[in-house]
Amino acid sequence: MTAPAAGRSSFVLPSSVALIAISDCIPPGGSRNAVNALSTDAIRRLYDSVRIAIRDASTTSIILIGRRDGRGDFSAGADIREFSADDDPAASTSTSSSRPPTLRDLCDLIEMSSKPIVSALTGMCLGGGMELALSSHVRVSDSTLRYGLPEVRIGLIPGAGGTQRLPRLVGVRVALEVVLRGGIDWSCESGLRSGFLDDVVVGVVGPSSSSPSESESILACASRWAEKVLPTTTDLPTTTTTTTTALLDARRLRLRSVPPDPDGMDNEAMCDVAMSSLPPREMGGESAHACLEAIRASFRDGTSSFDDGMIVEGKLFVGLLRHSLQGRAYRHAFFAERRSSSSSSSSSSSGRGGREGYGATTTTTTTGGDNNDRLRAGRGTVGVVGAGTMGRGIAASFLRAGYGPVKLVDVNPAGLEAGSRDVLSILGGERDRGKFDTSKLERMTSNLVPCADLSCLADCDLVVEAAFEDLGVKGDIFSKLDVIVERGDALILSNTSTLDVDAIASSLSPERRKYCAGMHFFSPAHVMRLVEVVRGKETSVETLDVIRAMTRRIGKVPVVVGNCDGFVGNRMLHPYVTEACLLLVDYGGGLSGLGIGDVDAAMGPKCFGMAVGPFVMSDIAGNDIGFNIRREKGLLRDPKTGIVGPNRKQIRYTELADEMVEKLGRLGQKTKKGWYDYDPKVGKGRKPLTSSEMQELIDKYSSNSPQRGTKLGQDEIIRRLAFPLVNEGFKILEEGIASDPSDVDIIYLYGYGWPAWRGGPMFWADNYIGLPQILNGLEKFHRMHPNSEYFCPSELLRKCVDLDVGVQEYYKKGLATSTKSINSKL
Ligand SMILES: C/C=C/C(=O)SCCNC(=O)CCNC(=O)[C@H](O)C(C)(C)COP(=O)(O)OP(=O)(O)OC[C@H]1O[C@@H](n2cnc3c(N)ncnc32)[C@H](O)[C@@H]1OP(=O)(O)O
Repeated sequence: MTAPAAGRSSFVLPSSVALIAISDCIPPGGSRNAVNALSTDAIRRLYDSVRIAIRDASTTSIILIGRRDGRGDFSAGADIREFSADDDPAASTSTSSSRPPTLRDLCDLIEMSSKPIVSALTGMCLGGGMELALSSHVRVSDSTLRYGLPEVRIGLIPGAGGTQRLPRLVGVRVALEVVLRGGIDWSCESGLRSGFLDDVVVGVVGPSSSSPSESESILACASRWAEKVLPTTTDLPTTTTTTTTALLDARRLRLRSVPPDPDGMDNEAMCDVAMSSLPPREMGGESAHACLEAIRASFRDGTSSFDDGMIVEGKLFVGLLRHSLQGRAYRHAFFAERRSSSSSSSSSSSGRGGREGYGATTTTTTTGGDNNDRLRAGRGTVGVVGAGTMGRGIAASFLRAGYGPVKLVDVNPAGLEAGSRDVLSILGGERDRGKFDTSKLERMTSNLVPCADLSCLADCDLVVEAAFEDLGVKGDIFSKLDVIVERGDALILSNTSTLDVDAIASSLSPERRKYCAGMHFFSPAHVMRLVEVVRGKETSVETLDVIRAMTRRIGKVPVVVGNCDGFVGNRMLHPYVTEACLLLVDYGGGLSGLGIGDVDAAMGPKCFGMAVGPFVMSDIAGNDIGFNIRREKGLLRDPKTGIVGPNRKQIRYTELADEMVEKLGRLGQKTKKGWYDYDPKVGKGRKPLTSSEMQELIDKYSSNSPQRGTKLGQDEIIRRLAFPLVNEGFKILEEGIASDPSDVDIIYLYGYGWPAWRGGPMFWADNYIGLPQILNGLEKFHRMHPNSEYFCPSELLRKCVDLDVGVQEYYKKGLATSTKSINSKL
């Protein structure tokens, strides 16, 4: 088999070398083709191609490559879509001849091939893709390579020999890091250092290159290595089957034993150290613990054979695939994220911005072309109005993605100066942490343009307003932008977290409103990955698509939501924090009563698994935010007249949090006191400390409660807080504010610290608790507290229970008929 010339040079592959491109084996259709995801069908085709090449008498060696032209991805691993509960495509130990070959079979075929097989690695080489490479006799790459074993992140372990071959090749220390971290950021430099790679072309020169300045195509390099492993008969006239086998045996990792650590640490002790930093099994750590167990099996007692280790790996893989709910949750999150980001029209593209990441696009040519195309491609002049905390993070996010110039506007000179300084310090810190190099930082720095006046935004392609959260202020800014911004098709977006996007858009002239939407970032905006894209009633589909694409470009996850009070995330949070406060009033007080710390402990990282409990979260965000929202909603008591707000009647309410803010000035971490006290000398001023003042306040408010002084179990606290949050999620779906339960999950996973292994609130309700239990719980709470509307079960929840389907399934089956869907026009 002869391959045509390929790669970046005019190199011609010798006719005795068989070139097998993984992309040729991928069945047509679907965007996952671009990453060469290995479905059962693809594995079968690849297996057949390798077997034919091995049997072909005219072939002396084989090169395995991602694409024939030497570009693109090698492979992102097994096709995750096939990992339903009943499949075990990688780890099957059955020897039935009727079953299709598995990834393990393919790896065995490659490793035991009688002809040398060289993997030529470019782009992504992940999971099963990396396991194919580990089975090959030689691995070469170019500088585009990103390799890794990310299975732990989707609740699995490498199941095609990765946990057995990698430690044999690079030692336990490196193997633990690659497998347990599951990073996909390992580059060719680290590959050469660790011994994973034999050679690297272009830019980085491997140990074998004859001339350090020479750069060759990946194919030429692979071909050179193919000849080197097994010298031809002309080079070595006495070559026999025995010497051939011996030469290949030296490169078959199954025949090696795991090497001792170069720093002299005992391999077992190294695993013990690694284990101490894993999350507990029951708190999202099932797959990490299984990874560790499999790696231990590669060397245990120094006597383990490769086959023994493979049995351990296989059992662990299948066990996780079949029984781990955490794993299903992780995989649900993987696909939910991609679903929420995907474009609604086939003509547009999300640009795979997640991959391109920091500073990917630097061209700033703005002549001609459509504004939307330019913004999608990561180019264009961006205006950010307001140099406060949010504006700074937003400006940094656009700069680091290559947009520019980015004009940061603030009418307050001191605020503008501090804001600009902060943006540069955010980016400088990222450069220091190795996220990009100094030349990129310099380009970003020169692209930041501080402005004292809105008039500088005339030539903007996009403006994101991040001013004070007040409809009057925003309306004023938007009507000025309407006059100032010259492009009629410029996007004009608001970072509002609570206000009515349609009311804001009404300050623009009618023909501009289709270019207006909400772009709700989460604080700190340069860190948090979630963006709620709020669709106003006049926002066009095209505008939503461009915002989605831009959001991915800046490395974030967009979720399109409808326009309502609090949108999705904050609306669901309202019952959660309200109930947390009411629990203190009902059950707190006295020495033994429920305390602030008890509620946070139940919801926090060591129990339910939220990043922080509700009271710490509120102290971080600022308790004045909730206070102002309650004021807007007409819930506060008038301090002068003592008359309670008009909307308070008929609802279960406590003034505990109002008094804490208004009378005690406990605004949270920023005032060093909130639900907790904060001491600048303890934990950098961020460690929550019990407050006697708050204890007194709870004593006062709980004095009339019949349950005063009672402790509540952690499970009960979780039910009381999380069930109404889920219920609100159902109401949001019912109203068409979110178009799919997985969108709600993504918002909570990326914006509110919901534990990934619980898959988001809707996945949790469906799979961890069960909808009948959620309904029963809500009905019970509603009977106890008829004035708490958020306990009243949603109609959609009742419908799912009646039909005996989960909410995810209800949507998958197309049973959702909401006519109000935000996506009804998409
Ligand atoms: C025994 C062996 C076990 C295994 O091998 S388990 C699998 C191990 N591999 C992984 O976990 C890798 C998962 N994939 C990723 O992390 C990312 O993706 C990439 C880094 C490869 C690419 O990221 P980006 O450039 O941002 O693109 P994108 O939107 O994430 O992916 C493009 C399309 O490719 C699909 N896809 C990616 N990897 C897989 C896969 N392994 N199986 C099935 N589909 C995959 C996505 O879903 C999406 O598709 P859509 O455009 O339709 O949403």
